[in-house]
Amino acid sequence: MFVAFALGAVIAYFVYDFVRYVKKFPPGPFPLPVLGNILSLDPNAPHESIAKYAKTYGPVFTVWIPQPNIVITDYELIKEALIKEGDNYAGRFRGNIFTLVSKGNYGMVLSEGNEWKEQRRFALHVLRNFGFGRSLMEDKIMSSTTRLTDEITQIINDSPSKMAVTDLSWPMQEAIGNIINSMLLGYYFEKDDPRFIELTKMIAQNFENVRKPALLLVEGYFWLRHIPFTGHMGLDALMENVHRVCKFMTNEIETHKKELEDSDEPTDFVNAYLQEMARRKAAGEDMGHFSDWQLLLTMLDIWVAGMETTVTTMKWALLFMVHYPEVQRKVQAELDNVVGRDRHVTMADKSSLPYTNATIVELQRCANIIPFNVQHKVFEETTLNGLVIPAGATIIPQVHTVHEDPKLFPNPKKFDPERFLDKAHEKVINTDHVIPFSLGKRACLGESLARMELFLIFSTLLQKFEFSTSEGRPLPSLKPKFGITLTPEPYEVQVTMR
Ligand code: HEM
Repeated sequence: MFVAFALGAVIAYFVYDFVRYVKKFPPGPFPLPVLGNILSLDPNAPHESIAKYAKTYGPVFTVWIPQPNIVITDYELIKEALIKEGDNYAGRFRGNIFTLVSKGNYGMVLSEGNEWKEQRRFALHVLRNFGFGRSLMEDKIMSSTTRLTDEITQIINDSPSKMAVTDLSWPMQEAIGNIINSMLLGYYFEKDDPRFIELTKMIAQNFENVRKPALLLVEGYFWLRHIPFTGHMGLDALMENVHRVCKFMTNEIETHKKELEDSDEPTDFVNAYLQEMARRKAAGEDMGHFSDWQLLLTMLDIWVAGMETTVTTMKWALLFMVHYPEVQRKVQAELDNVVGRDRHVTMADKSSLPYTNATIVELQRCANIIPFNVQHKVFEETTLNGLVIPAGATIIPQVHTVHEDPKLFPNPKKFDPERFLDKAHEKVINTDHVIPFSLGKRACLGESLARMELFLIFSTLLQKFEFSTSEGRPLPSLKPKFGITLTPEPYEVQVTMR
């Protein structure tokens, strides 16, 4: 009797304590102990479950996956949080597994505080010097784009009908990977270089690994990592890949160190970073958060964040052109008028190509590749939309929902570049609400580079080639596959020379 009473009291206390904890956060779907709301999210499209919750609970609510995440789905509220209260919302949720991998507050994407501020400022400074928005970067992008167009031309010429039906994912991956690589490490990989193949494979595997249920459980309940016969719940496989990628990056740093000449104008990121370390050391200045380990993790972050996102957007771009041939024709007509077919498209052409620009904005809105924005963290308690946001809470500024908001984009599912053109079709308008790079202090570090890549690669491909689906074949699906990004299912396009 006593035991039953004591057990009842313990359970009652546990329930009371749990409910009290849940009440600290903005209301949302009520969570189960341990599992939170995981079971009620659509496993194939959890971002769509989030959009549905917003309809029930309003633009600020908590979802437990299984830890509490406060989701903001409204543009004006995201702006209020990330810009007006930018400093407070600039923290990051790092999680147990990443803390194990990074050994602390290192890297770019998931670091925070003064260390992150110093490193981000330095990275932006270097990237600007390389010509984010200037000619050096443009040259690097065009060099890779030309290799891509040469390769596609070759595939077409090799086909007897001069009409290639092919999956362009890998050539695109190589082209975009090489842009990042030449900026980071100063060289281009040769076609099908085994090192590039292995690196992309290991990173892709780890993207898969972190989504496996065993590792999600380890993230929530870190002691589970001690269970040995399960490969430590999948951690061993993940760490093995991490070690191999780190080894590649370490070798690169060592090679750069051997070739480092302080007086040389740096031509890649690693060089610039090592020179800054050498300069500080020589001047007896504080090294701040500059170290080989910080450099390695930043290289990794830029490599991963810069490649997957841009490749995925370009895959969607070609897919949308196949689905909307009338848009493709209008872009091509504009390019023919402004650039012609005999010279390269340049950044100087950009302002004279309103239809092409509007199409790229609409592509990014409709592709909507980030199903869950990178989690932020608030440092101090605050309020948003009249709700208390506790200090230390994890925040998801849900860009995905903004891009499908019918108040901002009437008939949001329609792919319609003209929604961003004035009546005379001479000016691009109303693009403020399209925020694929997010907003505020933690907005994408590579935004300028990515915008330049998307413009130059997309317009060069459309200037030279016609993309369609081959006769008799169904159109490839526009249904996205859920992962760290939303990607199209693998598809083949028919490509001909224009
Ligand atoms: C179409 C291409 C891209 C898209 C859609 C994209 C989108 C994003 C988004 C949504 C974030 C998170 C923002 C937030 O926390 O609120 C982010 C962060 C980041 N991106 Fe990108 N990105 C792209 C390309 C690139 C490129 C080319 C680079 C390489 C330089 C890059 C490097 C980064 C880094 C380092 C961060 C972390 C910034 C920080 O936490 O301070 N991204 N990106």
